[in-house]
Amino acid sequence: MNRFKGKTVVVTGGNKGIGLAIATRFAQEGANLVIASVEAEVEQAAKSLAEATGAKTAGVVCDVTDPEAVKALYDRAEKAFGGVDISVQNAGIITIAKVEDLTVTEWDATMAVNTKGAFLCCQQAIRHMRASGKGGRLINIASGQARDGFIYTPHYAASKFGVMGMTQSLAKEVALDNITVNAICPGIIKTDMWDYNDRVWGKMLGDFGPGELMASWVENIPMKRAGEGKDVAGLIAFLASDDAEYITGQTINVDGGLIMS
Ligand SMILES: NC(=O)C1=CN([C@@H]2O[C@H](COP(=O)(O)OP(=O)(O)OC[C@H]3O[C@@H](n4cnc5c(N)ncnc54)[C@H](O)[C@@H]3O)[C@@H](O)[C@H]2O)C=CC1
Ligand SMILES: Cc1ncc2c(c1O)C(=O)OC2
Repeated sequence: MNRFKGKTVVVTGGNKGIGLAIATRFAQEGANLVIASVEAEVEQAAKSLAEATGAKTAGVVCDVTDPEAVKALYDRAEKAFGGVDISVQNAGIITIAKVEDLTVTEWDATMAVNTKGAFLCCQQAIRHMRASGKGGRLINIASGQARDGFIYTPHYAASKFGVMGMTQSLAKEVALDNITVNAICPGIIKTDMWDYNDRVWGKMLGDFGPGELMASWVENIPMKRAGEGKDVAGLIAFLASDDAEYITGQTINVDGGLIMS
């Protein structure tokens, strides 16, 4: 399929994990990609993506918690490719802590990246989409934890419930601008974040060796397998496509059946 020929897509956290899988899918379908990350490796990741897919790409170092940096990111997309058609708010962080150990710093950082960061990106994307008059698509990466908070992650669950509420509010405001705003909830997806969690959570919970904690979670998934980036990318591409024109303000799970509400 070549659904996104000539479209420009911004993906935050696009240098690895779920974000890279999303960026790759759009690049394979003809889009121009701007991938952004707080990690300097994003520039090399953009080059590799261009080589692998033949797409035009730009890699931008950007901390999504910084309003000026986010503004510069979207201005860069406009300058490089003439506009922003699709913006995927994917950058996110997670830590785990028992309630009495959770620090204010940890709380604030999680809310800053996952919730405020997603908002700042939506705000700038909307500014460009309104100015162009062409409308666009915003897709926010929430989490199964926007439906059902897991143990030891109250800050993360709050940040992702926040993303869902923000999605609904913005969807109402921009509906007549021909902009849709949706969120998705990945379940357990194999990425670096997953490895990190496996190590840290496994250690913290005591009873698990490497791989065992996640294996125990996977047991709860009706399909009995963790997801992969491409499982998420397929849903994102659909929501960004013409077929999803009449879908807005929704939050959709992609998790092998883990959460059914
Ligand atoms: N891996 C999983 O099982 C699940 C992940 N998610 C969500 O999916 C999204 C992507 O997660 P993964 O690919 O697993 O994580 P990852 O850790 O592999 O990648 C996260 C990306 O976000 C970027 N990032 C972090 N802080 C940033 C900041 N301040 N500014 C700009 N970029 C920043 C990182 O540089 C990296 O590119 C996150 O929002 C996460 O909460 C949701 C449900 C499940
Ligand atoms: C890395 C990781 N592992 C498990 C889960 C998440 C996550 O980000 C999440 O958002 O909900 C469950």
